[in-house]
Amino acid sequence: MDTSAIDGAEAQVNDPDNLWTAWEALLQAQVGDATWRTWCSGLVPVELGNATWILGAPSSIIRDRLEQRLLPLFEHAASELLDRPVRVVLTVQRVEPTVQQLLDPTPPESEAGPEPNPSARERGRASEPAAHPVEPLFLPVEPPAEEPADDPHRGSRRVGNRSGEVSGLDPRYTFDAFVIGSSNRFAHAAALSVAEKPAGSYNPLFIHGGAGLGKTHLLHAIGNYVAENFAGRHVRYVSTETFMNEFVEAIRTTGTSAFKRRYRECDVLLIDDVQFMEGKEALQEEFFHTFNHLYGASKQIVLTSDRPPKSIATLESRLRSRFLSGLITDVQPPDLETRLAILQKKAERERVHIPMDVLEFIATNVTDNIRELEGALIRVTAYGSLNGQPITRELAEHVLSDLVSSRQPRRVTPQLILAATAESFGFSVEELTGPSRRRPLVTARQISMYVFRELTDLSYPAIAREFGGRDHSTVIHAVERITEMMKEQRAIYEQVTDLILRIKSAL
Ligand SMILES: Nc1ncnc2c1ncn2[C@@H]1O[C@H](COP(=O)(O)OP(=O)(O)OP(=O)(O)O)[C@@H](O)[C@H]1O
Repeated sequence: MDTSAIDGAEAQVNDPDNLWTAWEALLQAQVGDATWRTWCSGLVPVELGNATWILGAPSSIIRDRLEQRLLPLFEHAASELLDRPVRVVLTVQRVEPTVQQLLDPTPPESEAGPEPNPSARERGRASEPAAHPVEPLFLPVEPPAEEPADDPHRGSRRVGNRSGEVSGLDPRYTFDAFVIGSSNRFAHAAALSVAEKPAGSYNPLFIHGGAGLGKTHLLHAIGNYVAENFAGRHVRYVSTETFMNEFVEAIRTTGTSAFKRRYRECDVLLIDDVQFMEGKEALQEEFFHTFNHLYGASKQIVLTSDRPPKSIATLESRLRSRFLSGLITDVQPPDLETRLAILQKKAERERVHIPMDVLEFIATNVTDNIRELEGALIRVTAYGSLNGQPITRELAEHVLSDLVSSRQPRRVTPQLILAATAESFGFSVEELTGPSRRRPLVTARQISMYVFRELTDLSYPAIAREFGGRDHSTVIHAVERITEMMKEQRAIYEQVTDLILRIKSAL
């Protein structure tokens, strides 16, 4: 391989910044400018370990494409530069804009996350022909086979430039990634129908059900489908808590007209956890007007809640009757077959082989929350990969002994998690929830956020509030980062599992 394009940076490639610069130059020379700009220009370095280098891709679509086509090249270049075998792991690094950024676009808060890379910003300008041109590795992105028949925006699709039109969506939560079973079949069908024909079938659509059963997933799936298939439509996902925070912030600062405009120009408004409106009159009043405006303009509204509208106490009757006017559907805990299918799908996506008896063991012992089901699978695969052990039923029994033995109802409180984290890591609760970004403290805080996600039903914004009112994108980033690190770093895996055991044994 010709490494002359690297300009002698090899000498210090073990420094992550130098490695990144040298690697970028090498890759760009190998794949050519067009492929680089289209597929690689959004990559950022996340973490360099001994045998692994984690890179962040801007979306799951790009990550999947890169994994399919370029990963060997990535690994070969990194191994060559570092002079040791290196596995490249691609994660999705997505940072949702904060309220402040919506009002004043400054760089996002990304606690201990990847720094924006200056050379990455410059990349778009590189225009020299590739030193070693190669055949294009990718076909152009194909538009979906068929535009929805009644799409008035047909033909006006603007691929790749949807900024300002789509907000808050998690690209991982799609209909493809959603496993259908008897517990959610009707909710799935209703959601798909709404996505295929926004404001044309059920409006509003109201999905309710217990924690971790896929309501948020379905909301995002609707949004992703509309964003993908109806160019130019304004799609906004927001939790009720964020909606309220933005409203309060608007009242406190610039006034509510920008806030109102932002919500009233939506074609599809997806609003999560509306039970949070309970008892909040001013919020209900504002939402009532937003709702009426959108509904009157034939815009689609989808709502979720942990209970049906009639059980949301102190919901103003006019708002309740709005919610009741469309279609109400629920999601139930999945049956064994669906739990198994969810685990299988998750394992396939992660490209790990898990024997059926292990999946059965997990599916039999985690019954009523799909988030916990996923958490159990992550712990088992992380343990196997760290110890280089095959994933067997014995291993799963060992790793999940806390799950199997603890049959008591969950009483894990935020205070308990924070106190246990503080004790485990030798920080105070004030430090954990405070503003400092010292590295060991940040890691402890991120582990704690991961454990909140696994052991409680709290939403991302609610977890963020426990940590001194941070933005919820900080929690999303922390959960993704710790999930990945558990697979790579024994110390992190052990810290997470010790903390979970410590919390459960305190119950
Ligand atoms: N049918 C399904 N197929 C695949 N994954 C699922 C399914 N249902 C839920 N999940 C996954 O389970 C996790 C929890 O789901 P989600 O966050 O949508 O639950 P929720 O009902 O909104 O819970 P909460 O009310 O606690 O926010 C997510 O990672 C989601 O992708």
